[in-house]
Amino acid sequence: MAKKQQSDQKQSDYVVHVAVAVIRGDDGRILVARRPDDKHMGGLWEFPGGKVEPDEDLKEALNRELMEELDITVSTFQPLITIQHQYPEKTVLLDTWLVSGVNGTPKGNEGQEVQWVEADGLTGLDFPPANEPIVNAVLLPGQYMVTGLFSSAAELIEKVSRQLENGLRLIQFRAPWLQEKPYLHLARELHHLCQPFNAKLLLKGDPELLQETWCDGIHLRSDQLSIPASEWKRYRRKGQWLAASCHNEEQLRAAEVAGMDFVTLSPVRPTKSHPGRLSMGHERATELTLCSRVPVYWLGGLGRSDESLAIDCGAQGVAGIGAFWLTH
Ligand SMILES: Nc1nc2c([nH]c(=O)n2[C@H]2C[C@H](O)[C@@H](COP(=O)(O)OP(=O)(O)OP(=O)(O)O)O2)c(=O)[nH]1
Ligand SMILES: [Mg+2]
Repeated sequence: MAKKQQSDQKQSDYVVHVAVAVIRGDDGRILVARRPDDKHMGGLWEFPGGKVEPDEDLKEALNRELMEELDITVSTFQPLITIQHQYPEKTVLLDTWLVSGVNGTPKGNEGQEVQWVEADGLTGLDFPPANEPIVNAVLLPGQYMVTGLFSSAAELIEKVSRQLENGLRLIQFRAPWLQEKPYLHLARELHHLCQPFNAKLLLKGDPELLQETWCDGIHLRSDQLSIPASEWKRYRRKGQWLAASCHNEEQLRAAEVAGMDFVTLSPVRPTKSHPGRLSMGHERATELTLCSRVPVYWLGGLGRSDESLAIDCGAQGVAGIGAFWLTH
């Protein structure tokens, strides 16, 4: 008995390294396959991939798996997110890459159903439990703007409009100097601006704001992560984003426990807005990001041009106030 318990323990401690491909076709749709019934998580949808063999690098593993399972190869690779997930029977490390440049026409070599879906359609499919952050990472853009100082509603609207035209699709409306009523009034105007661009506007404040029917989501301060998720999750409607600000490992874990969809991690570099505050630097930010089970935006002293650096280090992209707010 003791021996069996020990070997069960060993099995769940052992981490299976899995190469996973979010395959984007030329038309922007994503390829998903149904896992064969007799496999772990059988019958559920998956992003194709499989176990990495010893001495294989990730790209080799992905192309071998994609050839075996679907008769295709891919030529462009971008890291998306790395998720370690403990199932009762095993622990997997889903090393997930956004890939494109598909050679060949995908077909289910193992008899599995395959289909191309719009990114928005991914939320309606049944995936294994480990996949939720992968779907969020596919849906989230590479840049997240936090609004900065403004001296009039006209200035706020002009700046947000300009950034929407520049391609921004995720915005946090931050104005801690305003009372709730004028804040919500302006937020509604911004939400109106965002809609034609299909951009999302996150509010800063109490979780009760999720009850506003037009609210796309909320961004919490790190000290709000201690509010038990059960107290406010009941307000949440499908499609609303939950995000939080994190500055260290403990807060990242708290954000996962609280069920956040994504976080910002700061300050990665020194910033003008917080002079003298110690920044964590790229190396520490990379370490923390790779251990996070939710998508992470790097924040603090970074600009739009740092997006690919952040992505290469495992992040979802960059968030910023100054770099987005002040540029034209
Ligand atoms: N490929 C893939 N595996 C996933 C996803 N989500 C998820 O939890 N997993 C789990 C299920 C499996 O336990 C493991 C991947 O194993 P696999 O069955 O794809 O491995 P493989 O292709 O090498 O297959 P095999 O040789 O073991 O038959 O990761 C996903 O989206 N894609
Ligand atoms: Mg597989």
